[in-house]
Amino acid sequence: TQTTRPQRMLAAVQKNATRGDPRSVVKAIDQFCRQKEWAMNVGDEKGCILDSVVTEVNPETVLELGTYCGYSTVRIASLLPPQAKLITLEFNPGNAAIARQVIAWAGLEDKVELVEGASGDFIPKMKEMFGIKTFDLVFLDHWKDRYLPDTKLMEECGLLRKGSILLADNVICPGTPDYLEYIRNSPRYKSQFFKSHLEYTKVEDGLEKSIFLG
Ligand SMILES: Cc1cc(-c2n[nH]c(CCNC(=O)c3cc(-c4ccc(F)cc4)cc(O)c3O)n2)ccn1
Ligand SMILES: [Mg+2]
Repeated sequence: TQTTRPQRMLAAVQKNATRGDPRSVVKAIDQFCRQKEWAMNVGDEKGCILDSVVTEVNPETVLELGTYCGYSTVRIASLLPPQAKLITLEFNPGNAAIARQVIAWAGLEDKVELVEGASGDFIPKMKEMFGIKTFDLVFLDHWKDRYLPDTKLMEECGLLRKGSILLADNVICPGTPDYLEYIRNSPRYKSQFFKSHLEYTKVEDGLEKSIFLG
């Protein structure tokens, strides 16, 4: 029976990447997506911007919305300090199952909590489920029409503190116009746009980095 694209991506990781070597996992996925099949990982161009923000913030607590196959989860987790925690939400159970194996292949399972379900249901439960007070960094990479409502939800749940960083993927393609409008005009955020391209293509895209001012 027919395999799924995430299953074929995992096979490429298990064939071409070294267990316990996150960089080789990232390289194997990028090669698969360039040479074989496009997939919605953040990719290497935007991934380098992501890496630089993670390194600059050096977060103890990270929330990733939208795991997919775990590509950005591996990029982020590989840069975290020893006791740091990354919580990542994936809606699709099939993708979550693949992501768990990709994260394990990279040897990063101790730093990552993967939760299956919808952001709107789990954001209000973060404190009680994981004992998290606030997030130092949030990577928004989930359903594009959820970026704005979930940002407002995180504010309401007190999950952001003065200095928390929001980094949003795909603000140009597929696009998150209502989120951009809100975050760029709100006095509670200071935002910066990083121009880039849609993963593995020449299509314009970019990341929006926003600091919560409290
Ligand atoms: C509600 C909720 C949702 C989630 C959740 N889990 N997994 C995701 C993945 C969402 N990601 C995307 O849809 C996405 C799409 C494209 C794209 C596609 C087709 C094109 F033609 C061009 C670009 C490119 C990207 O970079 C993307 O990130 N969301 C998790 C929790 N709660
Ligand atoms: Mg994305």
